[in-house]
Amino acid sequence: MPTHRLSVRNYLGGPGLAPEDLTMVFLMREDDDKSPTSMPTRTVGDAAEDARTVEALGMRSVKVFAGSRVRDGHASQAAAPTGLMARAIKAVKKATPGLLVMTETCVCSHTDSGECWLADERDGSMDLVKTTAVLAAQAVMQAEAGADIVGPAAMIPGSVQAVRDALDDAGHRDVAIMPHLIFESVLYQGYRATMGAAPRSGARAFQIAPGRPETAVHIALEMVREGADVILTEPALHTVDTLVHLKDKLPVPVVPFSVSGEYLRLTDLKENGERDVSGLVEAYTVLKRAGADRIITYGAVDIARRLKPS
Ligand SMILES: NCc1[nH]cc(CCC(=O)O)c1CC(=O)O
Ligand SMILES: [Zn+2]
Repeated sequence: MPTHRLSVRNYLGGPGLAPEDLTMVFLMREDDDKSPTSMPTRTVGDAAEDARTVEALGMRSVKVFAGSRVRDGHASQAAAPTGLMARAIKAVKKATPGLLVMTETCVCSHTDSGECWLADERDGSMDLVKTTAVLAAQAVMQAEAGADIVGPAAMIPGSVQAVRDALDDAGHRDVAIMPHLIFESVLYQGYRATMGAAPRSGARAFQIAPGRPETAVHIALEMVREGADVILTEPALHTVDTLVHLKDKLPVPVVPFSVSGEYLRLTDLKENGERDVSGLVEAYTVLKRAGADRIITYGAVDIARRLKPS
């Protein structure tokens, strides 16, 4: 019979969270963009101070998402060296050179369709060659701006390999790749609305159906074969079984991304506008128990503040 005595519980502790387990998410917006959003966003002007806060709280990394104002059928601004993503990466690196900068590499915040792929001009079908070329260029741009780990998120077969080749050709052998392994989910709405990245077709072509976990293992293995250094899984809580399987089968770390819907549903808005993150702390302890190597979350700063004895 396991003990319930407080003295023993206090003595043992458990797989508690530590700040360095957490990666903070930065959703970027332009300085003069005042539109209300359901998810927290920040400007390039905010980025330096926010990055210093992240570092001071004991975290070692941020993951940056950024779209562009001009959106078109070619995602023509996706790899712009003066775009919001490049400016955000530079601002963080300048303020906190030791903070690891990870990015999302995808075109859905750069296309007028909100899709993660570019369409063939003649018939509107997916043009994977063109899409892959843009992803590769985008990854190189992010690396040149100072990103440490890029994150192809369209799940297009061959895109991880294409990104690896492009990075190597551009001399960025040290820049790593953490592709997103994404299940279809209703939990992305807050992100899509905030970033203006809702797919016109209503669906993401390559995301994994929740009923097909074996597909996830297969795709993750392919990603590793193509050059993935780490695998990101999302949504975090809806893929815990996959996390456990992957930890067993993959030679690379696995990092769950706790997405917008998890943040919005598992936190409580307090009267002062802050969010009570105790639900997230509970959830991430589960993830850690299940084998998560790190956890990417919008709540990282608030959680780290709670963890830090003040
Ligand atoms: N484009 C892939 C991508 N990049 C970020 C998210 C969601 C992140 C979140 O909800 O926090 C998604 C999924 C999607 O749009 O289908
Ligand atoms: Zn996308």
